[in-house]
Amino acid sequence: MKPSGSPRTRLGDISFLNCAPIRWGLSDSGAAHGIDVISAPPERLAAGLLAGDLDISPVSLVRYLRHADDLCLLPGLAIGSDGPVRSCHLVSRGPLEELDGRVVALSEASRSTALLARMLLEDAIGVRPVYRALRRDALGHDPGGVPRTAGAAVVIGDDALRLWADAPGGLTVHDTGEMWRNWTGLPMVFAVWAVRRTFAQDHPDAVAQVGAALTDAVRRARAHPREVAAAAAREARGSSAGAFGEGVLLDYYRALDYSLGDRQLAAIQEFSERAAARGEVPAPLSARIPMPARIPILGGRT
Ligand SMILES: C=C(O[C@@H]1C=C(C(=O)O)C=C[C@H]1O)C(=O)O
Repeated sequence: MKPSGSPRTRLGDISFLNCAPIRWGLSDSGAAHGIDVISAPPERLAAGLLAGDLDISPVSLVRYLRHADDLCLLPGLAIGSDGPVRSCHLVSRGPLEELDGRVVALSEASRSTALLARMLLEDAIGVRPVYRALRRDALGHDPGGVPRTAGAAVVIGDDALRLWADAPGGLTVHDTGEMWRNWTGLPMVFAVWAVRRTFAQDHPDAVAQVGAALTDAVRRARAHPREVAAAAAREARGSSAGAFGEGVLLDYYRALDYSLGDRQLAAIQEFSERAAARGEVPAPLSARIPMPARIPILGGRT
């Protein structure tokens, strides 16, 4: 445990069902007792981490790439998929090939899926839409979260999972994790756990302890899929995206990949190079994804 008198580590938690397994695993191990866990949507967590209100937090990959000078990557953990992710979608009224000049609404909750969708539309499909920011509260007013004036929209998180589970008529749900895999042969990493670099330097043991607790939480959740799905279903009953059956959640968590191995790091490198070529992130990060030297990767290479 941390020496008495030292401040408790402030750990972000994405308030979507994609992090319900992490919450379940931390509760199962009791490791959260010594940590202050703050739940919020990913963009609010990123702002809190960069402002110094959080010490460690999951953030969108794009947010990490844009602020890699101030952040470290927590080893061994990510939110991604090696194929369909089921909660990061491009939802369209018609064929994606017909979106030239049409409005595509980009969820303000997203940075990674929003940029990935633009890469896919422009570079893989070859259309040039007009992009508009889509506030999350607008989702409820339009079926499937696609504004009436838009030809398509990027939707993530529980709202996107709802679309996968109950695709509304007249809309086509395109899974961006699957599209990226088909395009590049690589997994997609949508979010990573980042540590403020100053915190990692000042408190390496606290970072290692939280890293161990998080990877242990994933291991525990993977060993108890039905308990995790039941707990997530209880969580969802009170959410704006509405209730989900345990079967849907079991399938969802089978698709989600929390690993950050060599394939995921190669995918981050490929995505960051394509993003850098578009001027969306600083130069490729091949030298910038160091594991904090004093924080061992659990159960693997140090
Ligand atoms: C898998 C997901 O990844 C999310 C996608 C993000 C993005 O597009 O920026 C950010 C955080 C993650 O919660 C999800 O939302 O379900």
